[in-house]
Amino acid sequence: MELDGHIYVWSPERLTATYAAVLGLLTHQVFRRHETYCISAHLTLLLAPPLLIALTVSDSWQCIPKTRLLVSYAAYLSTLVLSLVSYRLSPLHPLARYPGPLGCRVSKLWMASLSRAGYQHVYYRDLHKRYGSVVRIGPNELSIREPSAVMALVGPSGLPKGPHVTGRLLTDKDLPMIGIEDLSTHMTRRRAWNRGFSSAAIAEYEELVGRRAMQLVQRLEEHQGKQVDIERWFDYFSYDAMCDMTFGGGSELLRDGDENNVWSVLSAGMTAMTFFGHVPWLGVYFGYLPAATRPIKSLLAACKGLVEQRMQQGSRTRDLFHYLNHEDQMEQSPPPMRQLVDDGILAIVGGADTVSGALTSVIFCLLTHPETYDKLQVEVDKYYPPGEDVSSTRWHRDMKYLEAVINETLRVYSPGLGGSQRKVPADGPGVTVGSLYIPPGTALWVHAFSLHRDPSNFFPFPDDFWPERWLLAPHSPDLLSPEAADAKPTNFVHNEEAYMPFSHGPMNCVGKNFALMEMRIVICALVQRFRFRLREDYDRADYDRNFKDYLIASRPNLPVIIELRE
Ligand code: HEM
Repeated sequence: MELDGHIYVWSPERLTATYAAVLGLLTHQVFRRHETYCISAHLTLLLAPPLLIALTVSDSWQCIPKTRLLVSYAAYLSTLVLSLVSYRLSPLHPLARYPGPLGCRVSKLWMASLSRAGYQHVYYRDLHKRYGSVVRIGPNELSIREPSAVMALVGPSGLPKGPHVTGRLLTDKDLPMIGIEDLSTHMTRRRAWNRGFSSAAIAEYEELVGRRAMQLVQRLEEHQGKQVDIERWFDYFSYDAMCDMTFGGGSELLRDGDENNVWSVLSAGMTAMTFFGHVPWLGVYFGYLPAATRPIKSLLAACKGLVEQRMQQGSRTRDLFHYLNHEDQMEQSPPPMRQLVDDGILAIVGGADTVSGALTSVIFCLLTHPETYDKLQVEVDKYYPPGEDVSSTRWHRDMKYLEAVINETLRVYSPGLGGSQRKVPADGPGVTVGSLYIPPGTALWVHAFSLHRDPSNFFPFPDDFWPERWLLAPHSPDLLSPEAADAKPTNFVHNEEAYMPFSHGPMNCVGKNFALMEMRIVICALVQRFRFRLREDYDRADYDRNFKDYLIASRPNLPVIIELRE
């Protein structure tokens, strides 16, 4: 280089640093355009270019000076990171118009580490309070609290699923249905599930749920006058019921207790995997470590045992497996074993954890709202007086107060706090919903907890349990006495567009109607037989403190005293 008549020759280190920086910028463009979970592609892009530069600049390929190698890697990696961060913070980024905290805009690792404490639902809600209905919660991710956008994003022609399940399960292969991002593959897989949860199929599951509910009642009767952790009993009930419904049996936690620690494996997995749900690529890397996948492998092995047993023994009833294995469609060949195992786990985990949590929250809400408890008791006594068979669902349709109690519990303490993750495909057009434009490649959460607790959707008492709001709702005025209807607050708001405990559309919770049936049967059975009390010194704030978001909400400890009703 010539300057003021002098010739300057760049030192090899300087030359190395410049080339490395330029390659760092180029590599950022490659990462930006091509998403991949391929670890060898990532490693090659991260490690090979600086080495090549150091080699090229050196005189001898046999001996590269250590400092040059160091300079090359330092310049390459720091330019790559700097370019990545400045782009994410710059007005050129497609999500630049959406506000959000700096940490979220820079890296998903920010939310990943925050999520470990279990309060990301509260964090997102606070962000919405601060920034509005659309918040940037990751470099390429939004949280949405806009009721009018719910149907467009997750409804009948909504977006495909997002990638968080890939991270949670530490693999991008053999995903259960809930994690399948490709729309048509998801739809194909969902057909068997839809048959397994048709009204006719659910009617056949009624009897087995009723039997398990009665077994739960009998086990609790043994603890009359004593204190129990009711959430543990719901864990046992829901796991046994899901195994019955999915495989025609295979679990006896209500009878034997949790000797194999099924529930601690499930809960530990949920907590640990929340981190990786935010950074799927890191989850996939982590999945290569044998120790990391041990809990998932033990679940797979247990479920494989159930599948094999079910295949050998068949089933006296039409269980969910009957449909998942295409036994109802003889012309279709059965799916591969791995798919049956993956979907079997999905049924048991997705069905047991959620229902157990929802039942625990119902009991907590009733015990902290004695007037509601009394009203529900009156309704249960009317339809299911002592001696009336609670496993029959014939009166459920008429039990409007029970429906209001369940709806309200699922509003305030929704087991799926985060709602649904979806993603605008990177290789297609962006999506416009009203004034909201979502660019290609953006992942998003339609955030149930924020929608459910927003005073502009549910008022008064948006944070409190108040089942009456469902009776005051415009579509059910005839359910209330004239005096009660007169008591309706003038500023009453009830926006069911914002209510989504089971999500919506063709990828919503396929087990919704089964879950509601299960909950109704158990609540009627318990209210008919028992009067529960909270332990005297129980601090009810503990419930909110321990109601944590690990995709499915954790179930706080709920110590109750059991009394038999005369
Ligand atoms: C109160 C209980 C339950 C709640 C609140 C709940 C909630 C949810 C939510 C929010 C989703 C995500 C849907 C989406 O991505 O849009 C989901 C998916 C799913 N749920 Fe549930 N669920 C419950 C019970 C059950 C039960 C009993 C089953 C029975 C097997 C079940 C099976 C599933 C399955 C298979 C999916 C994946 C659906 C798909 O990807 O197409 N759930 N659930």
